[in-house]
Amino acid sequence: MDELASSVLAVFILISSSIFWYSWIFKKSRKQTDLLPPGPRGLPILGYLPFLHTNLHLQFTELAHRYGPIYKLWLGQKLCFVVNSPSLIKEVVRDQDTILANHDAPVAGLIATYGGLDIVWSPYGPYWREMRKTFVREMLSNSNLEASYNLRKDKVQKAIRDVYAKIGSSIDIGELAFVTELNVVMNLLWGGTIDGDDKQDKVGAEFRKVASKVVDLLGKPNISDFFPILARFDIQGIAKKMKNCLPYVDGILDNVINEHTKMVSVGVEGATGRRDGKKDFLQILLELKEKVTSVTMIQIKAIMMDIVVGGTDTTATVVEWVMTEILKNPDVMKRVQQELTNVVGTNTLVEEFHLSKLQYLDAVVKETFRLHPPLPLLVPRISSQSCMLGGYTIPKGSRVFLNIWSVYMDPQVWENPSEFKAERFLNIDDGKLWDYLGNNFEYLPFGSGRRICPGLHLAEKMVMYVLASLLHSFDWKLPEGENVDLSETFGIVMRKTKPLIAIPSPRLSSLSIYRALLETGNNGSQLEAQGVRHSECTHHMSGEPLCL
Ligand code: HEM
Repeated sequence: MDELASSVLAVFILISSSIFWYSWIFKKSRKQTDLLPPGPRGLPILGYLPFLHTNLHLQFTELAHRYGPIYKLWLGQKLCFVVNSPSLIKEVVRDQDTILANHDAPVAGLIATYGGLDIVWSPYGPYWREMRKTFVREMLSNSNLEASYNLRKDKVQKAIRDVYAKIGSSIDIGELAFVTELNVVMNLLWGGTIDGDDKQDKVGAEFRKVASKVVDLLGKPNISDFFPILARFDIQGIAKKMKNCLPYVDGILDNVINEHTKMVSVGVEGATGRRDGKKDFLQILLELKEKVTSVTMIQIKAIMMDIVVGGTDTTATVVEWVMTEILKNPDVMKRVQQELTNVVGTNTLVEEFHLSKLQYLDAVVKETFRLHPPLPLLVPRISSQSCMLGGYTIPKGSRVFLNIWSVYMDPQVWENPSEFKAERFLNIDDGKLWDYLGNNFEYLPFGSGRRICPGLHLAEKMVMYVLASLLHSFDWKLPEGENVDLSETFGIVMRKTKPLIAIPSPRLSSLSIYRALLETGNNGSQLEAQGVRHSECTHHMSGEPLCL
C-alpha cells in the first residue's frame, strides 16, 4: 500500500514537474545543440531510461557502434556522455582531469559513507587529497602491507582448511571467494584487535550480513539519482533501507573500536603497536587520529566502509571469474598448476613472496580482468565545470561514463577480443605497459589518473594469493553433466549470473598439506577438528595428535 501511494505521488509529481522540466531542457539544448555529440533519442522527461537493458556495458557498446566513440543520452534529468575509445578516455583522465575528477555520487552511496566523508565520493579538493594521502601512505604503503601479511595469511589458510574439510563435495566458488576475501579484509581492518577465531567469526558473520545488504542497495538503479528533484520522496525506499543499515554498521564498528580502546587502556601487550608482526588498519588509523587531531572517528568509519565495500565484492568476483575461465580451459588449469609446482614445490603452501614469480597465473588474472571487468564502466565521473571532450561540449554537472568494455572488445585494439588468451599478457616485446597502473589507456581495470583505485596493490595481492592457494592445494572439476556458464549480470560489480559450482580433490598429498599448515602456525587439534588429516601417517590411526 505504501509503495502504491508513493508511486501515485511520484506520477503526480512527474507530471507537474514535466512542464518545468521540458522548458529547462529546451533552454539547455537550444544553448548547446551545436556542440553536443549525437546520441539516441529518448522519451520526454524520462529520456533513455525506459530503454536501458540490464547489461548496460553491452548496450553502451552497441550504441557506440551506431553513434561513435562519444555520444550523449539523457537518463531522466541527467545529461550523460559515454566515451568509448582509449584516446577519449585519456582526454578524461589526463587532459581534463581536474574538471572530470569527481565521481558522480549516488544517493545510497552518500548515505552509506556518512554523507560522502569517504574517499570514493568526496569531491576532488583538499579533504579528498588528505584522506587519500592518509589511505595510501599510512595504510597501503609497502611497509604496512608487509606488516599485515600475517593477517592475510591467517584467513587464506583458514580457507584451505575449510575446503579440505569439504573434499569431494560441491562448493559454490563465488561464496567461498566472497567469504575468504571478506575475512581477509576484516582481518586486515581489525584482526589484531579481535583475537581468537571464534570472536572474529562472530563479528565477521554480523558484518557480512549487513555488508552484502549495503552492496545490494548500492547496485540498485535509483530513481532519485536520475531525478534529483524527486530524491526527497525516495520512491523505491532505497535511501530509507540504507539509513536502516547504517546503525548496524555503526554499532559493529563502534564495538570494534571500543574493544581496541579498552585493550589500550588496560595495557594489553602490544595493543598500541605490532603483535606477532600484525598491525591492523584500525591500529594505524587510531594512531593517526592521535597524531592528527583533525581526523575524526566518523572519517575513520567512512574509510573502513570504503575498504569493505571496495575490497570484497570486486576481488571475490575476479576470483570466481578466473576459476570459471580455468575450468572452461583445462589446458590453462594444467599450465597454472605446473607453474605452481615449479615455483612453490609440492611440500609447502603458497606464500606471498611466491606471487611475483607466478607469471602465467598473473597473465591469466589480467586476461580475466579484460574479459570480465568487475567495473566495465569504471566509476562514472561528473563534470565540475563545462569542458570540451573530443571536440564536443560537456556541460557542467553532466555524468561521464568511461566505457572500458568497448575498448576491450575492439578488434582494432585487441586481436580476437572475445577469445580468452592469457598469452597476450606474456608478450613483453610489444612495447606496451600491461600493468594495473592506468598508463595504458587500452587496459584500465582499476581506472586511471588521480582517481585510480588506491587499493590496487592490495587487491592484486589478495586475488593472486587466494587463487594461487586454491589452485596449488586442490584440483577442481565441474559436477557431472555441468557446463561452464559465462553469463554475467551488470551491477555495482559485474557478477556471474549463475554461481560457479566446483568439486575439489587434494592436489598435494594430505601429509604435505597437514605438515605445511602446522609449520605455518596452525595447531594440530584445530586441523583435526576441521577434517584436515595426515592420512598417510600410521600414527594418526593410533590417535597420536602431533606425529610429524
Ligand atoms: C579487483 C579489485 C578492485 C577493482 C577492480 C577496483 C576498481 C576500482 C575502480 C575502477 C575505481 C575508480 C577509478 C577511477 O575512477 O578511475 C576504484 C576506486 C577506488 N577503490 Fe578500488 N577496486 C578494487 C579493489 C579495491 C580495494 C581492495 C580497495 C580498498 C582497500 C579499494 C578502494 C577504492 C577506493 C577508496 C577508491 C576511490 C578512489 C578515489 O576516489 O580517489 N578498491 N576502484
